[in-house]
Amino acid sequence: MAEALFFAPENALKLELHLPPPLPLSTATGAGHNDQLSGNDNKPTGRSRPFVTLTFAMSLDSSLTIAPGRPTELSGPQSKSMTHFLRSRHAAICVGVGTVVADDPSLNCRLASSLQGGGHQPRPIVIDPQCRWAISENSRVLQLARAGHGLAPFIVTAIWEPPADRRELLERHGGRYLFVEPTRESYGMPDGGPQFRWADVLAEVKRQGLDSIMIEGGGTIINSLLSPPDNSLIDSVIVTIAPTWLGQGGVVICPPRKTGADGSPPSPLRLADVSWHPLGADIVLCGKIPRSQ
Ligand SMILES: NC(=O)C1=CN([C@@H]2O[C@H](COP(=O)(O)OP(=O)(O)OC[C@H]3O[C@@H](n4cnc5c(N)ncnc54)[C@H](O)[C@@H]3O)[C@@H](O)[C@H]2O)C=CC1
Ligand SMILES: Nc1nc(O)c(N)c(N[C@@H]2O[C@H](COP(=O)(O)O)[C@@H](O)[C@H]2O)n1
Repeated sequence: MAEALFFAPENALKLELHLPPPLPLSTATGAGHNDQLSGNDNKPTGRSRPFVTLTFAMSLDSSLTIAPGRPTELSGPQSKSMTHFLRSRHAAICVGVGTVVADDPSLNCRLASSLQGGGHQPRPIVIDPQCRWAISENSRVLQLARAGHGLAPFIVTAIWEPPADRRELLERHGGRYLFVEPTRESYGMPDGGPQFRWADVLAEVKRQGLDSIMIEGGGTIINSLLSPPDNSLIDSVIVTIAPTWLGQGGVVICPPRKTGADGSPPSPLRLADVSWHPLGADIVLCGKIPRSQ
């Protein structure tokens, strides 16, 4: 039996100022359907990229997971439901190839209303420049797509001709590969592979008709998006902080520093419009990246 989650409408309302405008089909909680009532002022602006929410769960020592390839439950039941509420409010959900290879995630919305067919499912977007993900019939996202409980992924790649069998499999489930040109002035992916500018990835997502995206991880994705100048593309940051230390050796959020030409330290990146929301044993931090940074 599929997991069915519930997120309290009063908690949903607290997040509204940090969310993209409600999706036409969103029926997750009933909250947020009326912009005037909800106070959601994040109107679509006709720009060439979607509304971008950076969201993840981390420990007190900034780890996403205890070790690479070892999925770690950080969110408690209420903050997990919050993540699924966010999934109900975004057109797309993005992770890197490291995450799909490590976790074989579902990337669907498991709020009760979505599973009953009345709600929204986000489109998974997987950043996989070198077609590392050997997606198969057994990949969880495709099993869920076949069951009508999720959508097949769009895979963003720098390979002009991805493997034909994987492409056929994806397309049969409603997914596809999206080609994005990598940058030539690479400022260094940890795996030495090609690097995308986030502006290019987001422009392609928008071309696919997707007006909002929540970027969940993992560590390389988040650190890359938080690096200047790409961090100016983030509209909203929603971080679950769990009351635990995972210790050294985890997958850590710590974006690279860009020092000035004279070696001077950069001014720290600090969130604005900050609010904190206790959810069970966790706390959820919401904020925005000031446009000048
Ligand atoms: N606690 C949480 O909220 C979350 C935890 N995770 C955890 O994170 C771990 C995976 O993290 P990572 O190993 O860092 O993998 P990742 O999921 O960040 O994927 C890394 C890969 O994505 C690609 N990539 C990232 N940025 C790119 C860019 N700008 N241009 C081109 N390609 C780019 C590269 O191929 C890179 O090797 C998993 O263990 C997973 O469980 C993942 C998501 C959320
Ligand atoms: N919000 C959040 N809290 C945690 O405790 C987590 N471990 C994660 N992990 C992310 O969620 C993906 C799993 O999603 P499904 O439940 O399989 O849909 C995992 O791959 C990470 O991206 N997130």
